[in-house]
Amino acid sequence: MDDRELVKMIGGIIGTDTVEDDCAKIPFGDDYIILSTDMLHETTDFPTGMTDWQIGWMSAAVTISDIASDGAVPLGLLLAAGLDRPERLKGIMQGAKACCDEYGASLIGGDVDAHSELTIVTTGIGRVEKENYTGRKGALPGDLVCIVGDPGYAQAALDGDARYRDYLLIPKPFVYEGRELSKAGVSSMMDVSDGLALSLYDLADLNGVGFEIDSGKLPKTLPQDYVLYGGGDFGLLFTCEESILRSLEVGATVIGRVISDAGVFVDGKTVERRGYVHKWD
Ligand SMILES: Nc1ncnc2c1ncn2[C@@H]1O[C@H](COP(=O)(O)OP(=O)(O)O)[C@@H](O)[C@H]1O
Ligand SMILES: Cc1ncc(C[n+]2csc(CCOP(=O)(O)OP(=O)(O)O)c2C)c(N)n1
Ligand SMILES: [Mg+2]
Ligand SMILES: [Mg+2]
Ligand SMILES: [Mg+2]
Repeated sequence: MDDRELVKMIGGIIGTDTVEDDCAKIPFGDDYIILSTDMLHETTDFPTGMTDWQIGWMSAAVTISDIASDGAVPLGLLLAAGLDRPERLKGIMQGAKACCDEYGASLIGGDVDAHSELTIVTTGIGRVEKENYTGRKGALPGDLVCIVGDPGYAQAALDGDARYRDYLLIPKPFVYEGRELSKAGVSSMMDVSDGLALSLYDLADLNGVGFEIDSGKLPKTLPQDYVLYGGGDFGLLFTCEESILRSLEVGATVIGRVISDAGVFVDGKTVERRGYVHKWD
């Protein structure tokens, strides 16, 4: 059993469309209020040696990244901390505050209690004009498939490559880029927190399409296994018409094209449906 199966079950109770995006959205006049929450645990999410400041930063960044993937502006963040040791909270709050300050969000509340394993829940609120909103749905055959960011570096760092430590420990959500892409009219977008391959499958399945990826366009500085299957990166995966890409002022890499057949392929070969999932035995 993994978290995706559970999310399907949740969809059966609260509505399939409710669980189809990185964030929830509530209509509010001409805008959507955008909401997202994430839970992180020490053993599964905070690599050994990470400082409390970095733990705070990462906890804020993962939620701000979900908000960015809808093209929204992050407004506020709540942080709830289940603490194994109370003295850790100061560094955690300072790191979370630094991340919020960097991306224009206010850290405005939360909760604190005692817990055997350090557990942090961040809940973010954002805002986007309805006309500038981009969800996961909308990819059409013929659209380009593109990424912002460098998938794989966080996983390489987790496996010991010190050159990429900051990608893992201080992830940078693409808030400005998400907003610009969304305003430019890209057809679908999500962040790749669970790895590029799994995110490609999530996006393809949801849109009833497939993706043909060109290996020559994937980043070359890392083995392809890291680029496709590494998790913990917070780049953006999006699809768009070719004309939109030409007008973009955001650094994006075209990696392939949307096709009408289901599946995710690299140079015509099926990609494994594999990435970062939360599992139960
Ligand atoms: N316990 C839950 N109750 C309601 N919705 C949930 C729950 N857990 C996950 N979801 C929804 O399922 C979807 C997928 O969640 P998640 O994997 O956390 O997305 P992401 O990887 O973008 O953060 C989201 O829309 C999220 O709101
Ligand atoms: C021990 C450890 N393994 C992996 C990672 C990389 N990592 C951080 S968050 C994440 C996946 C995303 O976490 P999730 O709770 O699924 O966030 P969501 O996709 O719901 O936003 C990964 C792989 C890490 N930081 N530490
Ligand atoms: Mg997401
Ligand atoms: Mg999330
Ligand atoms: Mg998840």
